[in-house]
Amino acid sequence: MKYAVQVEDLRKIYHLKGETVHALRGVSFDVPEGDYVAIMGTSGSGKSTLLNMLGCLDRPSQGRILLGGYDTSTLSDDDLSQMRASRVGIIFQAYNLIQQLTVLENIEVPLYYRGKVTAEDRRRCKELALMVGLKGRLDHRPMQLSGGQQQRVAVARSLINNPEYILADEPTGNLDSRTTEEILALFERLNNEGRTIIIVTHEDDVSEHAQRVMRMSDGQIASDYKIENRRSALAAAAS
Ligand SMILES: Nc1ncnc2c1ncn2[C@@H]1O[C@H](COP(=O)(O)OP(=O)(O)OP(=O)(O)O)[C@@H](O)[C@H]1O
Repeated sequence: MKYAVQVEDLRKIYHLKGETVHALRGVSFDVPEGDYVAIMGTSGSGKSTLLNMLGCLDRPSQGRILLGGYDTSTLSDDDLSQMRASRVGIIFQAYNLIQQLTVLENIEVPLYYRGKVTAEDRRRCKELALMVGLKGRLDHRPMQLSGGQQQRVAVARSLINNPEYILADEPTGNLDSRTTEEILALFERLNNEGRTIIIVTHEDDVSEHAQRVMRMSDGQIASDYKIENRRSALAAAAS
């Protein structure tokens, strides 16, 4: 089996004003290519900390993360940034678009880390924009778009480098229920096409679209199950 992500005994300790916080206390799991994982858990359980590590935005105190088989723990800061730009597609709750840039230019941004943007890159940006349903909006700026449309731009941007996996941090947290459904349908389509998706969410409705739910508690993984198993367990409990 090929893995998009392998996490081995991940630990993160924060030192704050003489206090030591064990935010991750030995987290291990694998994400096979094509999986769709929802990470849930109470506030303070370590979800954002884990997300930052998976997105190569921060380093663990101990343990390691392999992306597509590459060990990220041995990389320099520059190489880690390069890894983030080329192998991870990140989507945030707040979209994080650049207001001065058009839809197409925002989708292009991750390519700047790689150097020159080619005509073929531009063609792909347009193709992705159309794929996520932004026809007729390519030259608009973020403030001229609805929240759902802005999140579509962020989804297209996350795909431009053909990443190992898509990491989404509460991607529907700012959206109404109809737009949430639209964005989740987009994720489902990407997953059906073979993309690996890891999504952090507080919402049961959102996690139910995933194939697998991992619950975090106090810096550890408290449970990790496939959705089908949970559905049959609930059905058995109800009968
Ligand atoms: N930079 C930091 N410095 C010190 N402590 C931190 C830092 N970041 C997080 N923590 C602590 O680490 C623990 C885990 O925090 P984290 O933000 O990962 O939780 P979370 O599950 O994402 O919570 P939420 O759902 O509220 O976003 C908490 O006790 C938090 O106070």
